Amino acid sequence: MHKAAEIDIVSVSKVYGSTTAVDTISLKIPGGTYCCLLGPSGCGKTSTLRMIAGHESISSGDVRLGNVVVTDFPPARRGTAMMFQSYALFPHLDLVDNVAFSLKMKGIDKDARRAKAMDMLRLMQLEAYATRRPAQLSGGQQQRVALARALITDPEALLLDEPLSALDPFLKIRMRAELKKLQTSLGITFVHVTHSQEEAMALADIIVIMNDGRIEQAAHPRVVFEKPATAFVARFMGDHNVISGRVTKSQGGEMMLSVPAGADFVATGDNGELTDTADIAIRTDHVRIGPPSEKGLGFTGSVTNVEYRGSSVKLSVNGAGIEDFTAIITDKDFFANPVKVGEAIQLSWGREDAIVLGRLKH
Ligand SMILES: Nc1ncnc2c1ncn2[C@@H]1O[C@H](COP(=O)(O)OP(=O)(O)OP(=O)(O)O)[C@@H](O)[C@H]1O
Repeated sequence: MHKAAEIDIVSVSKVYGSTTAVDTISLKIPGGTYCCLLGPSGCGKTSTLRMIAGHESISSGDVRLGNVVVTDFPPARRGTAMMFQSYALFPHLDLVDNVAFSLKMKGIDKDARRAKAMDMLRLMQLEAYATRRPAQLSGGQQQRVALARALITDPEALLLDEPLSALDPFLKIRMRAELKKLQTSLGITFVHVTHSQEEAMALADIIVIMNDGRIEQAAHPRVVFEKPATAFVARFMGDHNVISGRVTKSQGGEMMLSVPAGADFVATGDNGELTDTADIAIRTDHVRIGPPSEKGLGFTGSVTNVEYRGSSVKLSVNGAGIEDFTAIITDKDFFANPVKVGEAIQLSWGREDAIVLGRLKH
């Protein structure tokens, strides 16, 4: 049975020359969690993963695994294993020797390491291919060999750097489900770096959204989607309208957001500290056509684009001070009352659907 290590990242930074790739991040990943590090290219995901693995030195701060500070440990002493994007399989070795490789490095005798390698190949349903070389396998099979090879040391945490990026879209979705199943059955901590919002949403217990070397939000996917902490998160996850404006409080204590040249919006939320300017997020699928209900919110604008998507229709609308506002309307609602480009329409949403977004302090 594998142990699952809690990973504790404490004020960790990574500096390469004049570039700060990771800027004082702190994060606790409970043992047995599937954690996805998500963010745009260059935001520091891979550097963070490599510092957990010990493949990259830590410029400042500490990494703890379980209760052990591993900051200065070499990779093999950390209880972690890493699966690389390219799989890094040895082309001239068969699958058994590929999988057994790290046990050979540890000086474990041939029979014992081959027996363990066969166990791992069985776990990955690859025992029938044991004598093949990597080039004689499909992409999905190669990925399973790389997983077997990473898991043979019984790691407490598996670190995966874009593990699905080499696969075609169909296989990607299948292997994604297999990764999740594997993590659940092993019960160990997985940390998985990805560019893909969809992949992170599908897999993670915790999504960590990074931007410019910092963590914008770390939470369950549903929390990230329903309560994005910052404008960056709302925009990056997509499916949200983000509106900037000036904040005031009404006499009743409600927060009002005035957009330039536009109407006042009322917003709810408790993210961060409010300054005199703020952003609010409104989910595109929570917007409907029609006037606001008594307690609802909305504006009048002009339709600039209509896009049919099968089960839904995407409308783009410009209003006073608001550009390119998106509403996703079900096909049924849309075709009951179709609208055309150029038409003036009212859009509305519930008061609870306007989320005030926080800002990271710099
Ligand atoms: N060895 C290095 N030397 C100098 N700068 C580096 C090095 N490795 C990474 N960087 C820089 O650090 C920043 C973060 O890189 P990192 O690879 O961690 O980002 P990432 O989020 O994983 O990006 P990607 O998704 O493109 O792999 C980038 O600006 C990158 O150019």
